[in-house]
Amino acid sequence: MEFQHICVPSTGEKIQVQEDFSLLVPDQPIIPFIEGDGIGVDVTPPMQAVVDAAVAKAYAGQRKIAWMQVYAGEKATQVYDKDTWLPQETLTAIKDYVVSIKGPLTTPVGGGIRSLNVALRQELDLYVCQRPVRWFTGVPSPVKNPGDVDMVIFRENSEDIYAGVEWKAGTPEADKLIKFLREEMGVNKIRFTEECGIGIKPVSAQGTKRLVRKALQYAVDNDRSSVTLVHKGNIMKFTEGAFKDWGYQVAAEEFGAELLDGGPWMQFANPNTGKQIIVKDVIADAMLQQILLRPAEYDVIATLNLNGDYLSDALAAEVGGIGIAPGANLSDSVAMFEATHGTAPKYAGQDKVNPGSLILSAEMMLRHMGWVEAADLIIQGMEGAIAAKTVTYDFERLMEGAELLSSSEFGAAVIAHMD
Ligand SMILES: NC(=O)C1=CN([C@@H]2O[C@H](COP(=O)(O)OP(=O)(O)OC[C@H]3O[C@@H](n4cnc5c(N)ncnc54)[C@H](OP(=O)(O)O)[C@@H]3O)[C@@H](O)[C@H]2O)C=CC1
Ligand SMILES: O=C(O)CCC(=O)C(=O)O
Ligand SMILES: [Mg+2]
Repeated sequence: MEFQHICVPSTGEKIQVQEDFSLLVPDQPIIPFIEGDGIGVDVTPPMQAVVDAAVAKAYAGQRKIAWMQVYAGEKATQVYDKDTWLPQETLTAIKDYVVSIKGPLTTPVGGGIRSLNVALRQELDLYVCQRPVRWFTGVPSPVKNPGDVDMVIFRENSEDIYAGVEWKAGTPEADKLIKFLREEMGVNKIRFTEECGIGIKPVSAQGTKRLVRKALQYAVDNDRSSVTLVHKGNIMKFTEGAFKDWGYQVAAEEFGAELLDGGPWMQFANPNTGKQIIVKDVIADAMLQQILLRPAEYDVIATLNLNGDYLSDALAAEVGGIGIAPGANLSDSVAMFEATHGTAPKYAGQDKVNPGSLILSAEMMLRHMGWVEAADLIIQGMEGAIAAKTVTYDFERLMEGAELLSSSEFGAAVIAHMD
C-alpha cells in the first residue's frame, strides 16, 4: 500500500486476522505506533526499548518487531498540514496492520477538536476499553491492602455521552432541540431553557451486549470469580438501568447464568474449571466507595463509557497512579494499546514521567499477540525495578529510600531486571 507520509519498514510483515478472529503473527510483525503529544516523547522510546529487549531475549533473536510510525495529534499537524490532526492513512494503517500502540493525545477542554482518542476508538469501532488494575509489590499506595486490588475494567468505548452528540448553549441547534423536547415530547423538566447546553446519551442493547459478552468471556477464559455491572440505573433508568438489564440478559442467555438467592445477582459455572462465576451489579457512586473499602470483593468490571473513565483513574490511584495503569482498545479484530494517562503537558520533554503505563500496555499487546514469554519478561523487569526501589518521580516521592530515575533510566532498569 502507498502511504503519503508513513514509511513501511521493508523487513516486516503484516499480522493477519483469521476467520475465527485469531491472529497469525509473523516473526517480524509490523506494529504501527503513535508517539503521542506532551509526554509521548518521554514514554514511547523507553517502551520500545523494553519491548525490543524482551522480544530479543525471549526468542533469542528469532523474532523482532518492525516499528512503523504513524501520526496523530500535534505531530500530524507538523508532518501533514496544520489542520490535519488525524490523517485518514493513520486510521487505514491501524486497521490494516491489526495491532498497534499509541501514546497520549491532547484534547482541549471546551472548543477546538473533539478528542482524538475518542475519535480513533469510534472510527475503528474499538468498542472495548480493557484496563487491568493490579498492584506491584512495593508500589506506594494510599490504601491499607493494595494487594487486594486486582480488577479488570471493561469500559464500553463507543456509546454514552462520549458519542459527542451535544450542542452549545445559545446555538440555534440547542434551542431547536429544546423546543422540540418541550413542544413535541412534553418535556417540562428542563429548568432553564435559555442559554442551555444539551447533550444526548445513547446506550443500546447491541452496544451493551457486545461489551458485557467480552467481559463475561474474559472471566471464563481467565478463571475469574465475578463480573460486576457498574451503572447509575437508579437515576438514568433507560440508559444505565438498561445496561444492567441487558448485561444480566447476556449472562442468562449466552452463559447459562441463573438467579442467585432469587436475584438480581446471578451465577454460572465456568465451563473450563467448574468454578462458579457471580454476575452482580453495583451503582456507580457506591462502587467508588467499594473499591476503596472492599476491593477484594471485585474482579472483572463491565461498565459504561463515562463510569469506566472515572473508575479507571480512581482504581489506578490505589495501585500507584495513572503513571503505571495500562489499557487496550479492542474490536473483534483490531487492537490498539494505549496508556491510561494523558499528555501531562507540564512534564513534556523532561524525561521525567513514569513510562510504566505504556510499557505495561505493550506487555498486554505482546500477550494479545501470543508472545507470552516476552510479556512475562516485561512483568519480571517491572517487578524487579520496583522491588529495587529504582523508580521515577511519582513513586520516588512516596517511597522511603528510593533512587530517582528518569523515564529512560527506568526503561533501562526494567531491561536490567529481565533475567
Ligand atoms: N488516552 C489519552 O490519550 C488521554 C488523553 N488525555 C488528555 O491529556 C491532556 C492532559 O490531561 P490531564 O487531565 O492533565 O491528565 P494527565 O493524565 O495528562 O495528567 C494528570 C496528572 O497525572 C499524573 N501523570 C500522568 N501521566 C503520568 C506519568 N506517565 N507518570 C507519572 N505521573 C503521571 C501527573 O500527576 P502529578 O502532577 O501529581 O505529578 C499529571 O499531572 C488533556 O488534553 C486530556 O484530554 C487525558 C487522558 C487520556
Ligand atoms: O481523550 C481524552 O482526552 C480523554 C480520554 C480519557 O480520559 C481516557 O481514555 O481515559
Ligand atoms: Mg481517562
